[in-house]
Amino acid sequence: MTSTSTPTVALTGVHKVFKLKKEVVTAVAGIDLTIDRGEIVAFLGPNGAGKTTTIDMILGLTEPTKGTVLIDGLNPRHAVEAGRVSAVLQTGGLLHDLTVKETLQAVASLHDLAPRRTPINIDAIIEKTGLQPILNRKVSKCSGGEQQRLKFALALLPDPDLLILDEPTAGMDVNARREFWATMRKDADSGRTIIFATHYLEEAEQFAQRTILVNRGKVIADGPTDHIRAIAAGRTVSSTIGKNPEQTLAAVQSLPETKSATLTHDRLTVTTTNSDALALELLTNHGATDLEISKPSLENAFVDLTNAASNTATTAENNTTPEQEAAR
Ligand SMILES: Nc1ncnc2c1ncn2[C@@H]1O[C@H](COP(=O)(O)OP(=O)(O)OP(=O)(O)O)[C@@H](O)[C@H]1O
Repeated sequence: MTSTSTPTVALTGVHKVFKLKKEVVTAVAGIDLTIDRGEIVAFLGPNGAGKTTTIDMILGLTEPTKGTVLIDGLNPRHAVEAGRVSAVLQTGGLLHDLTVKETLQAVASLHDLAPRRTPINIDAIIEKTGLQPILNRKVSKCSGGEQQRLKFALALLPDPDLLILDEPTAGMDVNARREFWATMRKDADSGRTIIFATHYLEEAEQFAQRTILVNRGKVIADGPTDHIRAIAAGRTVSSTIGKNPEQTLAAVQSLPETKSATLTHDRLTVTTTNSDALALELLTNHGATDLEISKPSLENAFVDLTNAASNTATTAENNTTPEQEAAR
């Protein structure tokens, strides 16, 4: 990685439309974003949101129907050819009859054909990705987690400035996921720009400084991961209401700070923008016991923001942003 050629990802007015026989699918419906050097960014969105299509355009695997994608001012294909961008993709990419070591050597020799900025240090990459114990194992005998680590090692060979991971831990168990992210973390400190798509929202919380939420081909929120969580839902207050819980539910629902309230048997769960006042009210006037206040998870933020975006989309004269909507 060289400091003089650091990529900035710039998407301007990017659309991608797939024309099928019987329908037209808009996978990306106008995305504008910039990702600066050294940022670690999570790309989150429900199935079909447009994450993979956007990543494919950043990698030059597919062209936008409209708009431009630039990496450090270059066309993505040129950036990939120059070894500035690498990816760990969801599927494919490995030859099952080769061993781990043969795979690394074969791919390294391909990179050696291109003019290089820095010499490839296979040993350092093996060390970083913990592949030493399985170097002589055939790829077909490696677990899913080990194969992903091998793909990660391959992606590091050209020492890219920008690393893109499309759901790199899909299908891994909890331990394999933890190991994968520990390996990633060792690399992230080096100042590489990293963009990853994930369905595991806790991975975004633990690993990304910035989270971009995508829904229906559009960015619906973009900011520091902590901020994304905070704008969504305030705090969740839950407590047991021994006496007249339905009456308490109705009282809580009428409060302006309440975003949502549910009652399961005698357990009341309320999402509110003023948790201290609600806790005081419940303890003082409603005989609440076993009261807990918790921060909203990114999962909650995601659901709220996605709903807010859908509501905004269906209300033509509504001029508020999803973030303003969610903060109400
Ligand atoms: N090659 C293609 N031809 C037609 N439609 C496509 C193609 N690729 C993607 N789509 C459609 O575009 C939309 C966005 O898909 P995309 O794979 O980018 O979403 P995603 O956010 O990555 O979803 P997931 O989390 O399920 O991987 C979907 O409706 C999908 O069916």
